[in-house]
Amino acid sequence: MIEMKDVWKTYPNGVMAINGIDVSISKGEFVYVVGPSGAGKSTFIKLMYREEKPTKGTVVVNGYNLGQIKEKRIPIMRRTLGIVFQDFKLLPTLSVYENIAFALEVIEESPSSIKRSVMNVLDIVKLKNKARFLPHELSGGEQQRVAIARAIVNNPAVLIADEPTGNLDPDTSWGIMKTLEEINNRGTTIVMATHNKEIVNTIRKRVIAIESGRIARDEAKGGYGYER
Ligand SMILES: Nc1ncnc2c1ncn2[C@@H]1O[C@H](COP(=O)(O)OP(=O)(O)OP(=O)(O)O)[C@@H](O)[C@H]1O
Repeated sequence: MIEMKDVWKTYPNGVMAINGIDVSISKGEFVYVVGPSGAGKSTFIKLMYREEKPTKGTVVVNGYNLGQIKEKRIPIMRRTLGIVFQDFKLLPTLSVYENIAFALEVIEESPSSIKRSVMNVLDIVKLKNKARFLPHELSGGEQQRVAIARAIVNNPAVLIADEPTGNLDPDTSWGIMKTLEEINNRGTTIVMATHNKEIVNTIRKRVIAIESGRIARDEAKGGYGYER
């Protein structure tokens, strides 16, 4: 599913963000990526969806070799992934329904199949009753659930989340985790970068800790391991 072999990433300004990572993430896993600020977590994750290209080494995601892939094939590769960010990145003038349908329309689905898919993911994130709302009419947690619905509407094999609870209060964050666990239980692999110590220490999953661009720890049901 996700394979990295001897991966290095140096940014054009000379910052060495990832320094020789080997890792393998299998289908159906739920993985937290933790580590101090500036350790390289976001870079590690960006290498998985080809937002960044490895300087050296091999990154294979869902069968695509991301160091070699041609620019024009990147959108095709990204359809096998769902991506969720800390700031939800919803389109402010589109309704909840339209924000999610938008992700499908680009691959030319029929109207009835779009409706079925959108309502199905709204059901998963428990927002069927808010389909016609605009993003600003929703709470932060609801907006993040819309962003998650949009990310999974194409049935991606892997859902990548970079600090999905970063902008949310603790109660709302637990709700987002419930949603992510449910999606994981349906078979989707989840890779989630987080600073949320309470979540990592309570909902135990595989923990990959990055420090100075290297894997410092990789534990099946690890703890957060940092003060914050
Ligand atoms: N586009 C970029 N150009 C140059 N350097 C970058 C770029 N993005 C990140 N870096 C540097 O790479 C290193 C790792 O950054 P990264 O964002 O991956 O860390 P992080 O662990 O996600 O941090 P945080 O927890 O604070 O979000 C840092 O030193 C950062 O300054």
